[in-house]
Amino acid sequence: MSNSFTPPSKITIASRESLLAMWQANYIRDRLRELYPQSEINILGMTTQGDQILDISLSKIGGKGLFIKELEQALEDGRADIAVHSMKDVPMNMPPGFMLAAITEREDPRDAFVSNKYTHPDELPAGSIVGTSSLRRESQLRARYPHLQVQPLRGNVQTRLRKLDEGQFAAIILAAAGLKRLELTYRITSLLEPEISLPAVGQGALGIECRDDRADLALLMQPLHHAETAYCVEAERAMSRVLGGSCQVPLGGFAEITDDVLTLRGFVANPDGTNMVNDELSGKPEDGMTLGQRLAESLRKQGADEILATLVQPHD
Ligand SMILES: NCc1[nH]cc(CCC(=O)O)c1CC(=O)O
Repeated sequence: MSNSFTPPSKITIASRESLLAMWQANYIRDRLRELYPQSEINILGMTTQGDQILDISLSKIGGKGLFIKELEQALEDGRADIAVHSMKDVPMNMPPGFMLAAITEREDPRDAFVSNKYTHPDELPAGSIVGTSSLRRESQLRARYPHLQVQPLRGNVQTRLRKLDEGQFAAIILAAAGLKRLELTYRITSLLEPEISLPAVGQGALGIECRDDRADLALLMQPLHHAETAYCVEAERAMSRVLGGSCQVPLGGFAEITDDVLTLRGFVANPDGTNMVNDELSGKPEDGMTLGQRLAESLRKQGADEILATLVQPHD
């Protein structure tokens, strides 16, 4: 495959400027440099609206798209060729004109419990304040630990850790993947198994986006594509898409492949965790998308629609 086309002399990667986004872009850059040593590969750092508006919860300001629009603008006008995203931040429907060229192998998909005082959420005394702005994390915490208080926590990974260290929170919940990438593994107090905190759709996987008229780039990115991860993420995204998933919806979805069987688990809840529907389905990895759609339909039959209808709908 690698000799059926000539790699371009230059590839520019658009990335947000947060440390985590830059780590991710650097990682893809290094892998591309290994694959295509003749090409010059650079990163174009950009600040997005999502990075600028830090005082309002993400679920109130329009969600995921905010982190990627500026990057897509750079792809559109040719300042960059590809954009690297956390799959968790990629909207369920790709905007017209763009596609995902590759999905990379998943890093640890679990949520991490981070505290300077307690080793596990089971140990938190009544009234303890846990920081997270994710409705998914909040609903699961409140359902299992109704005696805890959940308060919003935004900002990049370092900002969130600083707020924990300043003593505003007894604990915070972050994605293990981000901490591991930033060499902050030592900050992970405990990893939360999916039974306790079902991960976000796409958590831990990276997506490489390009314009949908750039089949050349899609071909170039194929060695970075990880089929098993892609089947899992497709299953999760299909479920979320049918349920109208976004940051405004407390929803989790997580697929794993064991012995060539894909098992997808999903839930929808109201933010206070008092109403929650959970289910799971297994099947062939190649049928991930259909499994995701079927799991969504099953959750709807069990009351997901009623829960979703009670949520404040985002502005249109
Ligand atoms: N919401 C921001 C975001 N997007 C992706 C990650 C983590 C990395 C990943 O999921 O690949 C994080 C940080 C977090 O949730 O703690």
